[in-house]
Amino acid sequence: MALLEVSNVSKQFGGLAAVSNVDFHVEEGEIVSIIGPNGAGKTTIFNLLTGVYTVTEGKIVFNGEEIQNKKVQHIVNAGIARTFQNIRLFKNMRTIENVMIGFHQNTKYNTFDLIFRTPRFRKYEKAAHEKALEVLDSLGFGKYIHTYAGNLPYGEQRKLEIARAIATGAKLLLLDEPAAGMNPQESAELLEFIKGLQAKGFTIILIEHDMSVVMNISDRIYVLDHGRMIADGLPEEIANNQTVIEAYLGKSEDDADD
Ligand SMILES: Nc1ncnc2c1ncn2[C@@H]1O[C@H](COP(=O)(O)OP(=O)(O)OP(=O)(O)O)[C@@H](O)[C@H]1O
Repeated sequence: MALLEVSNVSKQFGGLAAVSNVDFHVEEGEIVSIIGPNGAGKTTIFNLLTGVYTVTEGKIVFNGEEIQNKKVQHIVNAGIARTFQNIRLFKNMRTIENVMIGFHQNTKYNTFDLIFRTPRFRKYEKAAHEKALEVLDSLGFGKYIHTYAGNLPYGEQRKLEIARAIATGAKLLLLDEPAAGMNPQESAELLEFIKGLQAKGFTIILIEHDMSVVMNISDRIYVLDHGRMIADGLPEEIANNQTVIEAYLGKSEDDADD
């Protein structure tokens, strides 16, 4: 059984069908990209997978469990974490503190423990610190551990967001345009970084406009256009798919009406 199985999922916003009858699956250990022109419905799919939006119709099964319309925290606990198109780090906090926040998503102390810094809180804090160090070390952040997130080079900030997602304990990572705003060297480094995550056993779904990243990293690609899945296949198949090329180049007004 696939790690993630999305069946006949639709999302309607009033009269707008942002996503229509979409089917796709992701096997454990794969890097799968979802591409498509602006407004195709890619981010909406991430929002459906992470419980930010409820589905209008359809089923999402992760690790054998139906997760459509479950709460965000339930889905994090189940093992799905994401990053966002715009960087959402705590820039006035250090690298390690940003990652510790990822661990705190799963901690079990309450507000009382937090305010009075009870032994239970201190125990969790210590464990989170140790685990954050482990994650950062394994991802090559060694020299940046105590750097303020806002002072990190841009490419490292993007990677730190991914590290924080990993810290939630996720096995499926949803990366929303991680290469946005990167120069070619930063994109190339990110590509290696993401391949390294795959080698560590993570499963990854990528939304990305940078085709050099998509074509070099993806095991398989799905293509969305106007909320519908119009193609799927290996990178070389997608690069030569006429329907995909047309969707990207845009049709003339006359064609678009039919
Ligand atoms: N909360 C919402 N309310 C109403 N419409 C929405 C909402 N979220 C998304 N949409 C609409 O759904 C459609 C798909 O948007 P979505 O952001 O998923 O596209 P996308 O493929 O991620 O685009 P981009 O590549 O530009 O980020 C768009 O027409 C968008 O305006």
